[in-house]
Amino acid sequence: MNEAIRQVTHVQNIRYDKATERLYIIDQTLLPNEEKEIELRTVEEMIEAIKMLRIRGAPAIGICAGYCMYALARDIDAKDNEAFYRKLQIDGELLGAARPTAVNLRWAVGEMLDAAKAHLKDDRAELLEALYRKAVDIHEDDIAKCTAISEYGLSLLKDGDGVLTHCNAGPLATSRYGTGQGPFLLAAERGIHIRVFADETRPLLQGARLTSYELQRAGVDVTLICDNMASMVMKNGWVQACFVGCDRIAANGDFANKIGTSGVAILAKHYGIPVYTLGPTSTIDMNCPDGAHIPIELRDGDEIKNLWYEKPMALPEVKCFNPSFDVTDHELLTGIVTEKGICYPPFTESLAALFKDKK
Ligand SMILES: CSC[C@H]1O[C@H](OP(=O)(O)O)[C@H](O)[C@@H]1O
Repeated sequence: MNEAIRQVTHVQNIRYDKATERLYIIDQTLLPNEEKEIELRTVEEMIEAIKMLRIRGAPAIGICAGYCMYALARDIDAKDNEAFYRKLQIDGELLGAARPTAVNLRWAVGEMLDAAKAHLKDDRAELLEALYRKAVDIHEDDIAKCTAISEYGLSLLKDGDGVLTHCNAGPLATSRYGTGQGPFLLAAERGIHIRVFADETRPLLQGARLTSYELQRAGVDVTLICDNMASMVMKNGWVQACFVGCDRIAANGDFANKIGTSGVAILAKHYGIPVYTLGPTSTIDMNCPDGAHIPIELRDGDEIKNLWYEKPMALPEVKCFNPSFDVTDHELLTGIVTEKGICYPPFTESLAALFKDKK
């Protein structure tokens, strides 16, 4: 494999060093200007890193949460495993509340607590080893899922296609290859030419700072556009599909993704362009009946007014509305690409079929 592509697809966005028992992440708020690892030691540092998007992207947040729960468990001083479990639950509640929309965060915390509960009769060392194995399983499982998602996504494209994407759903947001952008990296590995139009994605610019950074380094033909240029790109006939990630998929196929995604889907519907969301089944919340029930994170207005300006705008008093996500109605969606295959409407049935064997 081309080394430049490998450095992108196999990025170490989250790294648990078992020899030193230390957890590291790449601080994504510094990208693309600086690629710097930071260590996460305390629950406060972990929550801050998730809240401030130093680690971000639904699957990556879930993977990080797995290692965080293991690292926190190692620091728990408890007279017996029942007391240990109660303390780990408290840490899990704090961590799980760091960001409300991406279901992967609470899913991973729950998986780790279930693993702890299953080993309460073991001695502490065995319990901790089981937790470490579970964190590694979550990570390795995501690598396998994203690889499969990227294969299914690539099956929808042909050489020379143009695709518009929004926000960042590449390796930095996941584990390997990614979801929304995974097919583009797989295509690059195989010499398939896909032309990608990446929305810069205001206000935190995940598309400009991360997607164009990843794709350009991998040699993918990527064009960075402002969010308000998507309509013209579609009208010009430059894209044959839209691929986006997801943070939570409801049981009827409505899904939450970065703010602006629903606008992309509405534009695509107008121009007759198919829209796919790509994500692992851990992002599907079958307990959430529709998009109206997905909690949407509201963020600080300074991210709009001041974050990327040479100097803060002289608008200290102006009100801001800064939802981090919006919900795309399932009627606007062509398909949902998961590691188990591509789901098509009616999504209530096709999504339920993914879980029919779940005990
Ligand atoms: C592969 S999930 C990526 C998903 O997460 C992003 O949100 P954020 O950057 O706030 O974590 C965005 O919604 C992406 O589509």
